[in-house]
Amino acid sequence: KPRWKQSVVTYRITEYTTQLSQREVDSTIAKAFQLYSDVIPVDFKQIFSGTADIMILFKGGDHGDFYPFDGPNGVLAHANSPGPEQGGDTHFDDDEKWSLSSHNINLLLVAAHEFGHALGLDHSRDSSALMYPTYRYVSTNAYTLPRDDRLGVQALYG
Ligand SMILES: CC(C)C[C@H](C(=O)NO)C(=O)N[C@@H](CC(N)=O)C(=O)NCc1cccc(N)c1
Ligand SMILES: [Zn+2]
Repeated sequence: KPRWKQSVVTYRITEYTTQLSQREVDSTIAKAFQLYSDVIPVDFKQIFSGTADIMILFKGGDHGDFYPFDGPNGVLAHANSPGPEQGGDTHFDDDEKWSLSSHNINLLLVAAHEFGHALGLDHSRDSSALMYPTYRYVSTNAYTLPRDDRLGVQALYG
């Protein structure tokens, strides 16, 4: 199973959504990565120029890969598994209504799910898992990785 070999993984947000402030997006993305760096010996560092391991963008429809997005709902985002070039790259469908709350689509939960893929996790059959295929809002106050996801990522990086 592919995984990052280095202990510091860089990321860069090249295109932002207009639905939240850049500060809100940066802090939510950082929080989503922190869920993983809290349980595995990998740190995540945001860079603001050049090529990062994980390139992140918000865009609707066609966005430069072979998997154009599909408008509101349906596919919310996708991420490549670890590796060179497009490995780890994470795309958010900007036709979704992104939020920091329980209304519409909560960015923290979707970002945390996508970064699971970007770290090498597949979907889980455990309905309480973050890596369960379908989105379901849960409170994000003091949110930590559900057990299934923590065990999965620790098996890869522990
Ligand atoms: C075949 C994949 C490209 C589907 C895509 C996905 O799994 N991305 O990681 C996706 O956006 N799936 C939707 C399925 C859906 N519309 O219910 C989803 O909610 N995935 C993200 C997600 C976010 C947070 C929690 C969970 N469990 C799932
Ligand atoms: Zn997924």
